[in-house]
Amino acid sequence: MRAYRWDGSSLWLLDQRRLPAEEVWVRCVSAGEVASAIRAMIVRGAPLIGVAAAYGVALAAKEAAGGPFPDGAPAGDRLVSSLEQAAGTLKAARPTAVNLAWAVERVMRRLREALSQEPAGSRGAAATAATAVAPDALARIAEEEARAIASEDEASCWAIGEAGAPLMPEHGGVLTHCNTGALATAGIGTAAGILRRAVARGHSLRIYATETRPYLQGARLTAWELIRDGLDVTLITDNMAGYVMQQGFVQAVVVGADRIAANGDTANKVGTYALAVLAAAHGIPFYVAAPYSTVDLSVSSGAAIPIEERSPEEVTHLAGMPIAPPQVSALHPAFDVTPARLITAIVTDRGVLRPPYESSLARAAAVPPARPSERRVPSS
Ligand SMILES: CSC[C@H]1O[C@H](OP(=O)(O)O)[C@H](O)[C@@H]1O
Repeated sequence: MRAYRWDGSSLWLLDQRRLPAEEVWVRCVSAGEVASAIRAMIVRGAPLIGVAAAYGVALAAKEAAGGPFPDGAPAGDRLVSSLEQAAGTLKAARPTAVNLAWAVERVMRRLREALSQEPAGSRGAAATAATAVAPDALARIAEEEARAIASEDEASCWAIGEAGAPLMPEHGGVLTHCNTGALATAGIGTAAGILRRAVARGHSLRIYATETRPYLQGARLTAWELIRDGLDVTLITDNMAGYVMQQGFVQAVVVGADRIAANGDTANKVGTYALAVLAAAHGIPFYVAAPYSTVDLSVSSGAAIPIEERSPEEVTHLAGMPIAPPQVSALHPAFDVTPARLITAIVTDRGVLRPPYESSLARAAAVPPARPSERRVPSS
């Protein structure tokens, strides 16, 4: 299954707000439309919003290459500024998942190289260089890089799945939060990829999916995509997590990540921190699964990770219907931070990393990423 499609001139996104009831595809033909789709969570999931934003840059390059410049400014100058502006709009769409900015900057680096451009400060040189670049060359470069990012993420999911599967119980319950599967990545998923590969390798798992209020990624997305693959999924409300652990139903917890700080503190969907505290209280291993592109060594600890605040209406309303009095105020941090001390291991495409994370994360930076040739046909 894929939640995105690139047809050479448009990015099609499966509208995840409509799942599981309807499979509706939304067409994006500009960077602005991709940014709006990311902000509205039509597309979501740290790795997948990075892929979408990368194609958003490709759309901006296509638009700039073919775009008339009505104000008569030199084409090169307008081209450079329109690309930088599109990149800024995409990066601003959501603040927490580092994959978004990482992917946009990776494509922009390729374009700046092509334009032999210094950062925006020396636009004059870039403008000159820009006029020397064939109009559609930039779009081709951007599209090639976006495709590479998607392909590497697919391979990364497979590598994470293979590395994490042995950590799962041979027979037992595993709890997961939010959605970390094919609807959040370009492959089989991160935490969900571990679940898929473990089951494919013969583990008998009962998966406890938390509904994940308020956006309900667990109920609407994880249950939907894993049941389609024949996995044994039990949906629980978020406040049942303590119960299933206390009853001994859960032998491991595995979740995704949106940004991992240099010391291993991890931002993930709100509610993850509570699950980590509960797992520690019950002596249950707590695993984080993420591609290395989710690691942000420039952030020393979780305290510095920006936490997205979303509309309170996503808390006070369900499917557009009010579930609270209009006068009530509501808090909606979309993520929280789990301290490294509560994380048993971080499963990445560069191996299973264990504490002390400062050194294991830094060492992994030198490990080459999973290569697309290493991926196999998903088991499902
Ligand atoms: C493959 S990990 C995806 C990660 O992103 C989700 O956040 P959102 O649904 O708001 O994009 C959640 O934190 C997942 O763990």
